[in-house]
Amino acid sequence: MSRGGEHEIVVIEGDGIGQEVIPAAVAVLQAVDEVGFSFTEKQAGDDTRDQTGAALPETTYEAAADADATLFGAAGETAADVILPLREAVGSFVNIRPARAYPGVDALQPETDLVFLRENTEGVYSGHEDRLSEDLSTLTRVITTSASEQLAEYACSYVTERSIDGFHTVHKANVMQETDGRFRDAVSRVAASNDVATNEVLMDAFATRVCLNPTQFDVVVCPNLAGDVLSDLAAGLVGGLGLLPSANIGQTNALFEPVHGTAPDIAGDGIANPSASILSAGMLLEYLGETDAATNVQMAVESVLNSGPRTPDLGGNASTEAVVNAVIEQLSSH
Ligand SMILES: NC(=O)c1ccc[n+]([C@@H]2O[C@H](COP(=O)([O-])OP(=O)(O)OC[C@H]3O[C@@H](n4cnc5c(N)ncnc54)[C@H](O)[C@@H]3O)[C@@H](O)[C@H]2O)c1
Ligand SMILES: CC(C)[C@H](C(=O)O)[C@@H](O)C(=O)O
Repeated sequence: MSRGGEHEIVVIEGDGIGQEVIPAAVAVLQAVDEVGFSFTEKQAGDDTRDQTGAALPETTYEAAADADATLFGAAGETAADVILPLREAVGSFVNIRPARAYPGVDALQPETDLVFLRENTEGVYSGHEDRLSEDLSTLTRVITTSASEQLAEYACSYVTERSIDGFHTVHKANVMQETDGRFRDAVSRVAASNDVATNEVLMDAFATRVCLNPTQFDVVVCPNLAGDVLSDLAAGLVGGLGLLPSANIGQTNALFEPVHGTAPDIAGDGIANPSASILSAGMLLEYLGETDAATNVQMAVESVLNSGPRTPDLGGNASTEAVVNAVIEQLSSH
């Protein structure tokens, strides 16, 4: 914490509904009376590229690297050029993606309560793509023991601190024997040395099993791309992408973002579901050690999801603004 006891938060709305849901999350943080913030707005994304020539200006990267925490919305076609470096800027090695069903919200699987711990630096995201000929393009998939162990150490602390009985490791080491084999072995070695129970599930089997019965899983540790795809799948089980927050945790810094993108089909209509972004702000509060405030924000969102108003993605007809006002009203009634 710095600047007169206030938490310094960098805010990057990005494109599309990022410009609607991030102001909503900031309004909720501002309504948390017991915690002081200073907000610094920074630019990134398609609009920024069109205006400045760079999707992620150096000043935005540096601000995220220096802030206590960053809140990010979404970027459009420049997403990979924005969010991947931003995750790197905060030194993030794990992306925490909770996928929960909420009372009052129609869900394919109303008992879902999962947390994905996604490796956040490598796999197919390392950027080694090459066009070798007119017919041939290649991608190098990078898996290191060190990144896999770092994720596993985090997973062990995560389940131990919460008294959770171990975790599942998702991989596809039957095919990617060298890379996912390395990941699987590193994770199980670290779990064993921490006395944490693990079960392995092949990625394809996990996809089926989680749809049929998500309650057989709790914490799910996975390589980067698997975590991306499977968390979106889990969003489908709980009622949609408007409900999934995430936290990119680094050694000294962190970045919080909804799992969803810019939602071009509804951008500008004022009806985006702000829950994922407000819940991301709740994870930011927890990360900053403001646990009471984090719980209050989480409870306020849950209460509004239960009683309404709800945005159209959840079957309602409320605006983003109406939902945010209801969340703030809930917060102030505590
Ligand atoms: N982290 C990021 O910046 C990020 C993540 C994913 C996608 N993207 C980008 O976003 C753009 C659109 O991608 P997409 O359409 O595949 O995914 P998307 O997440 O933007 O939208 C998928 C569907 O979910 C709905 N949806 C998503 N968030 C919602 C919300 N908060 N409230 C209500 N409905 C919501 C959308 O309306 C759409 O029907 C692409 O350019 C993609 O690259 C960026
Ligand atoms: C846009 C893309 C780089 C990003 C990812 O794959 O991590 C997105 O899908 C996400 O889930 O945040």
